[in-house]
Amino acid sequence: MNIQIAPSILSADFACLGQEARRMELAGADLLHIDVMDGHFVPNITIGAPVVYCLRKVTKLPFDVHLMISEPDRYVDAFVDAGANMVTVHAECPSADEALKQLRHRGVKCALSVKPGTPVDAVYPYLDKLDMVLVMTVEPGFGGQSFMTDMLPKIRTLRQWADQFGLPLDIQVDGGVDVNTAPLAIAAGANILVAGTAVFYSDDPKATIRKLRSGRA
Ligand SMILES: O=C(CO)[C@@H](O)[C@H](O)COP(=O)(O)O
Ligand SMILES: [Fe+2]
Repeated sequence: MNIQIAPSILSADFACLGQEARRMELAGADLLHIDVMDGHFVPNITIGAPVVYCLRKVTKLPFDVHLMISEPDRYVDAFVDAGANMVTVHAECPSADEALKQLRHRGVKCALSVKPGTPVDAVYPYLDKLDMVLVMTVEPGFGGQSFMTDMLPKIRTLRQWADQFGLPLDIQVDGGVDVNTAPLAIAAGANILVAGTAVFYSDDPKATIRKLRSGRA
């Protein structure tokens, strides 16, 4: 399976985000994961569409926007206009369905995410309409937390459903991914790994990205 690595800019130096994005591009990242938090869906606040718009000018990396906001339907257009290539909304949000419809209408890749406490069954009705499912392996809100291995069965179930129905579904894992936990996620069936701390704080991000992609500890 082709494994893609998406460094999460939540762990970047926000004083020089443009340089940080370029640093990840040069290190061989496949995507740039952009965590958007509203202080309501999660207890943290990060960035909005204007920052995405500015970043779009400095890197060619596809933007993988992870919306941790309570009303994603209100902001989908702004993030697509700003340059998002794929957008993830949370299954726990009442307007997730509407946001997915808007994303499909705009022609960008769309994904649903489940928090650790949300059963993976929540995404089942949407499977054939999704490009990706994001399995959170930490409680969303902050970087630098430990990978929850009890989320691995969700990844296995998703891969089994994708195989069973012949769906070209990407399975992304986010939270606590490092060189030790990446092989577990890949073995379970994940093919896109988000990594914040592990890549941004690495002395050699290029080597770390290569190692994460290899699936070997
Ligand atoms: O969405 C989130 C956190 O809510 C993530 O994307 C984190 O930013 C990942 O950071 P690490 O756990 O890899 O440090
Ligand atoms: Fe994220």
